[in-house]
Amino acid sequence: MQERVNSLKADLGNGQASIGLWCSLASALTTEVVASSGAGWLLIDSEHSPNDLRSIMAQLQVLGGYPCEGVVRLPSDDAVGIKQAMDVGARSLMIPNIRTAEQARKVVASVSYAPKGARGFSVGHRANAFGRIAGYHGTAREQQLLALQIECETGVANAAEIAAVEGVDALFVGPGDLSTNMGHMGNPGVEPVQTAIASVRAAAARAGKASGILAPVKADADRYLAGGFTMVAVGSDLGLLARGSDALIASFNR
Ligand SMILES: O=C(O)C(=O)C[C@H](O)[C@@H](O)CO
Repeated sequence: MQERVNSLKADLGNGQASIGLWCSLASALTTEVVASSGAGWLLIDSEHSPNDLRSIMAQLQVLGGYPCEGVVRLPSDDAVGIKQAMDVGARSLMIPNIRTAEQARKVVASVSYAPKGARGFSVGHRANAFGRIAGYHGTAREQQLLALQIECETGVANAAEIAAVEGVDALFVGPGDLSTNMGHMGNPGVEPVQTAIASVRAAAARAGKASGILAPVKADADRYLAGGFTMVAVGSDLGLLARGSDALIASFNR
């Protein structure tokens, strides 16, 4: 048995943009609802959403039948959490709040088996189809995608060094945290934050890496895509449901 090709990693590696959606509802059903939307990837969030290992696994299980990659965001760079998520099948990971190249190297080590890293070894788990993927432990990194989030001025300043770390595939800007940490809470559209965002993308590009961002406003997403970002999330299940239901009810309340 061979591991399925990571189409998101292939697209980003070829410089091809991939549009994603943020899945925050911690539900295999709602994730499956949006799996056929045409999105190239779905972010399964466990930083700001009530996802746990079982709900992450359930969402990865449903995505196994759809042509979009599940990207799991861990709540931190904790190696134990990374190990557990990977063993249930998370092979595309997003790690928040990366600030230094040293931190990035530790994350790469967490997703790599010895001798390059320190990922805990297990013979059979969901990630290797319960022991059915031949040579999984030696080839797993080929289908893994590692997107590190840049969300503060320290991370921006170190973006070039972070991007240059072997094993990092993408720098992903967290516009909410970045703007907040820059003193412009929740307002990434202001000039200093936009300059910082552009510098992260440029640093990633110089290192031959992809760059991504969450941009739920279409005009912003279009601008980021035109500017060279290729891993762009353009909305969320939570936002679509909340704003859509609000608007629908409001349309009858004259
Ligand atoms: O800082 C950000 O913005 C992100 O990383 C995305 C948010 O965490 C996401 O949950 C949307 O609010």
